[in-house]
Amino acid sequence: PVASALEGDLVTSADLRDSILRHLTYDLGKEPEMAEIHDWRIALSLALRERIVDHWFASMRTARHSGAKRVYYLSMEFLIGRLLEDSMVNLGLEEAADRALTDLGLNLQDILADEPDAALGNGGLGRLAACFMESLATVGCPAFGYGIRYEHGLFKQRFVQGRQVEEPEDWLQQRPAWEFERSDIAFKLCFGGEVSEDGGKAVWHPEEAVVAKAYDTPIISWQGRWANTLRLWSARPLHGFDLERFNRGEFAAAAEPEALARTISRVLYPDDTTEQGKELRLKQEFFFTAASLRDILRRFEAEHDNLRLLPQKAAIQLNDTHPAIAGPEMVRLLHDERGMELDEAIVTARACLSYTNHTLMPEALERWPEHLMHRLLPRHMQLIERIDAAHAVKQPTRQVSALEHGEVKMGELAFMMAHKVNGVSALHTELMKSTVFAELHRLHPDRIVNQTNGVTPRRWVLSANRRLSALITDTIGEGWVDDLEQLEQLEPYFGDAGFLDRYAAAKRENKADLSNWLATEMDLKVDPTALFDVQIKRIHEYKRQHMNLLETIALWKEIAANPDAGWTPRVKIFAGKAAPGYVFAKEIVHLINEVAAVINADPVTAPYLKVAFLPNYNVTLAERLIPAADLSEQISTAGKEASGTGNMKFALNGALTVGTLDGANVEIRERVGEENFFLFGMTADEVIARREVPGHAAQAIEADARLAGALADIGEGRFSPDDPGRYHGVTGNLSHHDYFLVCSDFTAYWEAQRRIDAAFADQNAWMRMAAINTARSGWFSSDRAIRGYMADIWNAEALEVPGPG
Ligand SMILES: CCc1ccc([C@H](C)CC(=O)N[C@@H]2O[C@H](CO)[C@@H](O)[C@H](O)[C@H]2O)cc1
Repeated sequence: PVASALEGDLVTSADLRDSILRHLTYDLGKEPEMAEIHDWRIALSLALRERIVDHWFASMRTARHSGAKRVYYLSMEFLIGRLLEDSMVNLGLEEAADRALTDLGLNLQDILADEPDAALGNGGLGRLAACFMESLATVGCPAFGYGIRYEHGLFKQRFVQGRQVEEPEDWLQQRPAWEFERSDIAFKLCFGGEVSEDGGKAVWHPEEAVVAKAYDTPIISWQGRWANTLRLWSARPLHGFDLERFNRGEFAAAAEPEALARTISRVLYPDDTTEQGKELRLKQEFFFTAASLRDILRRFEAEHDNLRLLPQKAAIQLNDTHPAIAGPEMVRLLHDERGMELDEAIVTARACLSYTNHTLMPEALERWPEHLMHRLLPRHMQLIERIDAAHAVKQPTRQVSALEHGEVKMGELAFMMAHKVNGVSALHTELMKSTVFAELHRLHPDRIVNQTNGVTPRRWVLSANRRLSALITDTIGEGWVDDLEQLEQLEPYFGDAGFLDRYAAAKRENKADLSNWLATEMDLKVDPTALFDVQIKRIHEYKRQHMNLLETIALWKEIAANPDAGWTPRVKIFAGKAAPGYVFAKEIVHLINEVAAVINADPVTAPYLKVAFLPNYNVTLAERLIPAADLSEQISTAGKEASGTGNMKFALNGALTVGTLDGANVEIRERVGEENFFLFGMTADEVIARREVPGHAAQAIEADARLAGALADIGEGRFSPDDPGRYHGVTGNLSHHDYFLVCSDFTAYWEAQRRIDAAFADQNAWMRMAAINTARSGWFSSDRAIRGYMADIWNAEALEVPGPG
């Protein structure tokens, strides 16, 4: 039997096999011969969860006894993906599990493939929260993640004749294996009603109530040293089923309270850049924020009786403005419910709270109509006015207010109620100071700090890229897994051919795997030695998937015109979801699919160019694509991508970046070296200037025949003969408006791509540059980012579970 020892708890594959069988039998009530794949998957998950719980309790106990400060990460989104492989790897039980399943006549890969993604997020913000939870555990920082247990996560994307179609996501269809239902942890939350004055005290008389019930998922660290809790709230009715109504035959009405209450945690809003201002969204934001603050105060008051100690015991991070109602709610809990003076309540709350901004896009900055805030949360609206007034008093000339044009600006409110505000890349943080928060920065010059994003190396290198990880561990040992900057130690080995050969082999085999998968899943035949050029992220104009597509069309035409010109074969891979209400983005999706169909059917260019748009992009698909990529497309209009995190995952996995000086691209290029990065395009300042040039798009089109040609083809319906005018919206926007400067950056982008063609032709040089990207990207670990938050924002210490001795 295969054994693995963690902290002395020897787990043999025989142990695991027995544990799997026990859970199948007694938890799932299934006989082995009757069990389906998903039964075995849940049984294995429960067997692993058993081991996680021991570490979890030990961590909780240690945190409780140490009286240490806890970190609370409040996020509307946690884009977790799958947890089975992650848990196995972090517990070091992969081999044992593989052997146990083989003994049971099962295949580990089939079991892993059966797990649905927990898609409780839209994109970057949600995935960052998931990486941060794993790193908080790995660095041993006592923490809770708080969010919503959506019944339906991010929609499933299907293509029907190339158009995006959304289908409800249903991860809870099967029993979720990792969570524990906490019926004993439930809070009554209120909405609406009015506020009366009673002896100088404000009293809120709400008219509606709902219950928030907790579901806990343990988040295990690397090597199972520590485990934290992800507590997700689910909405329940205060009063359940209305029997009287049922008996009166009003069946639907009888079920209404239940259905109405559950609406709050029913589904994730699929927008990731445009706030819809929907009442239900505000209800969701208050629901999880208020439940979390109640839970935080309950835990604090169980251990302390002096409220003034709260800022030393609780660091509450607001993941963007979505939980920003935490400011007024915390003041209400301290002042209205616990009698603290209002000013002191504001100061105490601010000392606990800190806020991360993830976007400068005006349409993404939440602004709630005052009348809606007043109707839904009348007491909070009063407190927001008090907070704003208190902020104004301290500022001689009243420049900044959280209230404007009858709206509550949640960014300003979060800033006012936070002791630290951070951006997510160096460039983004500077732009926060010079644009959206310029006034507030002038008033509070030391409040804004930078914390450049990071990604967890356990999921994004160790798990996703076994071949590369094995090579790294063989070369420098396993320390890199939780000390990623050790990757630098690889560089001395770049001299010996052996290392670079194995490095190239890992990439080659990953690409072969992906080619086979594309053949079976997409019925698309690609050349596994071609340059795998990958752009995977949410579809958005500022991310400029359409600029990539214009270059693809121009390249196709150039190859068709001169097929024997010694082209570097390319496979263009796209993946990403468009927000259902984002018409332009959905047109880009349709256009990419229609262009792909035409290009892939072209026998002349087939050996040199293939295009694939993979449906239903999610965490699991990213884990499959990133290790096989040669080129990482990070081509956003400079000043628009706050950071990016895909860029970091690609660099760590040895893909070279073609990118603008935007977000964390700037820091990636600084660390890997400008000679190992394909830079192009305008800087953020040049973008601002260029936008002032009248007719900047027409000028650029005039100056570049390839661009003009590609636009003309689209405009004439070359890719939509059934509806030639289908994309006039796209071509019209680009030719006359082009706010994201696709046309003005096109020529530089084209030239960068041709430089890349030439560079890729020299595989040894290319692989060396790729290996340098891996070796010099260790700083982009989310462990480093979390340690930055602990030191600069939370003032929190790491703990260790005391050894068995
Ligand atoms: C209100 C609708 C809404 C929902 C989500 C968001 C997110 C802030 C959008 C988002 O995911 N931003 C991304 O956050 C990443 C993590 O910091 C960054 O790396 C990306 O650059 C940023 O676009 C904005 C607006």
